[in-house]
Amino acid sequence: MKILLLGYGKMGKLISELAEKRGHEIIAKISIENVEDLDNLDPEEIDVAIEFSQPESAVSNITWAIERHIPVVAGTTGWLDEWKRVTEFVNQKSGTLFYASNFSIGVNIFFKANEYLAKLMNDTDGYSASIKEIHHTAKLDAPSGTAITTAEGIINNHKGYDSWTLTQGEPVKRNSVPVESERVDPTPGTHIVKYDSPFDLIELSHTAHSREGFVKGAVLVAEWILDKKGVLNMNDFLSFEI
Ligand SMILES: NC(=O)c1ccc[n+]([C@@H]2O[C@H](COP(=O)([O-])OP(=O)(O)OC[C@H]3O[C@@H](n4cnc5c(N)ncnc54)[C@H](O)[C@@H]3O)[C@@H](O)[C@H]2O)c1
Ligand SMILES: O=C(O)C1=N[C@H](C(=O)O)CCC1
Repeated sequence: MKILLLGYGKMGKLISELAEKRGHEIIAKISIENVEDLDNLDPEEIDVAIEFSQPESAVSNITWAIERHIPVVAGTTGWLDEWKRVTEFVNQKSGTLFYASNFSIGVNIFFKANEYLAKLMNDTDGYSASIKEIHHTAKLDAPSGTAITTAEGIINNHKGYDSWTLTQGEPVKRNSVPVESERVDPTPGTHIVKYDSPFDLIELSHTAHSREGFVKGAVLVAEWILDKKGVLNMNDFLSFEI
């Protein structure tokens, strides 16, 4: 498979290593220093683009590839205010976009456990939900994309919540899930869901030991989407039954 890397930072470099180990060819490695190299690429030579760049460049990178009929695996977070516009564009062009806030299989199991826990807590009085995420200090967006997906998992399964609010401890409105972000090096990614009551505390957490889980998931998805169309996510790739 011939891969274009849109973003060649911490994630792009690790994806390049694993993809080459799995026998794939990296056609180009695009970062802020060589964006103009995109003009010299032949789209016919690219099977898939893997996009791990920065919140402000994700949308232009994705639309660049979709315009050229290149399937995109997108991992950059912090651009979801543009979600509707981007996905309408993908569908209009009959393109392929796979987005995941987190490509790690472990986190996607955590997402399912979070949804199940929210359903259980739905009928239980006296507990307040909250989310905390911890990442390295170079992270540009807050809260993390993973924390947003986790909050959506609670909102969609617990009738006591209809929104989330980024907070550093100050109170939020009753129907909103408070989300706290902390930046501590070298944390690759930690997410904690809490349901606290006057009597006890229930906690569900996922701690990434390295970026390897995100990297492996992204490469496996890139191999999987080659013959797929439309806007896809980890629920299409994994089929967990609970
Ligand atoms: N979905 C997931 O599983 C997952 C996992 C880890 C990181 N991420 C996200 O992926 C993104 C990248 O993470 P990272 O740790 O590699 O960041 P990083 O800062 O190490 O790398 C970002 C790279 O993007 C490049 N870049 C900037 N503008 C660009 C442009 N216009 N076109 C192409 N490249 C450009 C930079 O030069 C840099 O090399 C972040 O948004 C992060 O939140 C997602
Ligand atoms: O390192 C990052 O940045 C990460 N970003 C994703 C997020 O925002 O959830 C996934 C975890 C690592």
